[in-house]
Amino acid sequence: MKLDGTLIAAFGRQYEVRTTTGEILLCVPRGKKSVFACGDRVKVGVTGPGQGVIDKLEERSSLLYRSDAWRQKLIAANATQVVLVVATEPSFSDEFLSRCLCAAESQHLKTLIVLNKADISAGLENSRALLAPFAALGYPILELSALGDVDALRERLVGETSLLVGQSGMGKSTLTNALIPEARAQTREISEVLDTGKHTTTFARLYPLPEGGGIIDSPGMQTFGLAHLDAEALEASFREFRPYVGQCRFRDCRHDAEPGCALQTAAEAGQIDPRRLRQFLMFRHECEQAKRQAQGW
Ligand SMILES: Nc1nc2c(ncn2[C@@H]2O[C@H](COP(=O)(O)OP(=O)(O)OP(=O)(O)O)[C@@H](O)[C@H]2O)c(=O)[nH]1
Ligand SMILES: [Zn+2]
Repeated sequence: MKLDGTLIAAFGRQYEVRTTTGEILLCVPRGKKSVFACGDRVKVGVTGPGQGVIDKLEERSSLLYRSDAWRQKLIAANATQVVLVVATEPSFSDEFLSRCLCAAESQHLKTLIVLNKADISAGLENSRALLAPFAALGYPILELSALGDVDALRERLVGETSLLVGQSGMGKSTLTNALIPEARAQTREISEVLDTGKHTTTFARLYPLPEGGGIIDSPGMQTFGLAHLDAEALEASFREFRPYVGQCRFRDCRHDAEPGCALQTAAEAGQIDPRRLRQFLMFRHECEQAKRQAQGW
């Protein structure tokens, strides 16, 4: 018998699948290669009590992943929104934020930036200043405290499948726990099973929201490689570049030091943030380098 289900947790080569009949099955993929991500819709065959095998992967509406020259790491499938969690402390990287936004834009997903730990007022002004260029680009920003009232966030999640991403320690798990009471119990259970005593998120998990939709909590990351995006995709994922793309004097302009570059001109005139243009050039350099490394140059 084949059941339809959603992959709700991915740990190593094992997956938890919630079937449309409400059962939770611990599943392994059929065949050697596991290419599944949290959020995937699958067909499973039941092989024993609480156990199954994944037979088929349904088409994905979106796929978020990070990559370097050698590896791709799937983060989540079928998300409709990316919630980028930053905090007043520890300090966060605006470059990391740009990377996540590129990944989200390249999959045409909605985005929301959450500035967490707003109760720690010492870091507030600094964080707001770091976020100001993103606010100017039209990215919505929500200030809150995961230890306080999270209703404003809850409203933004209804009907969406939201992936929470962020650097380690920004408070993703605390937010998940605030939004989904059962999540707390699960975190505790897992850390008891793994006997780590720590509550650091080590794998992605999808939690359904009582109001409809769901959230995917993912392990905190320190890097977000975009090696899978080529120059054109990167260009398109910097939303403020779009009016200038194709306007440079040279068709094959690298937006670096060419005369008549529309992006450089816009940066000099303050129409786009020079910092974002530098980030673009850096990401593209990384992608090109990754490609060369992958080809063994
Ligand atoms: N003051 C304050 N502390 C918070 C808030 N949210 C989270 N914290 C604290 O920040 C620390 C990190 O929170 P976590 O939820 O574990 O962070 P995380 O992003 O899930 O971290 P990883 O699991 O490493 O990815 C914990 O000590 C939390 O109690 C907040 O709104 N205010
Ligand atoms: Zn140019």
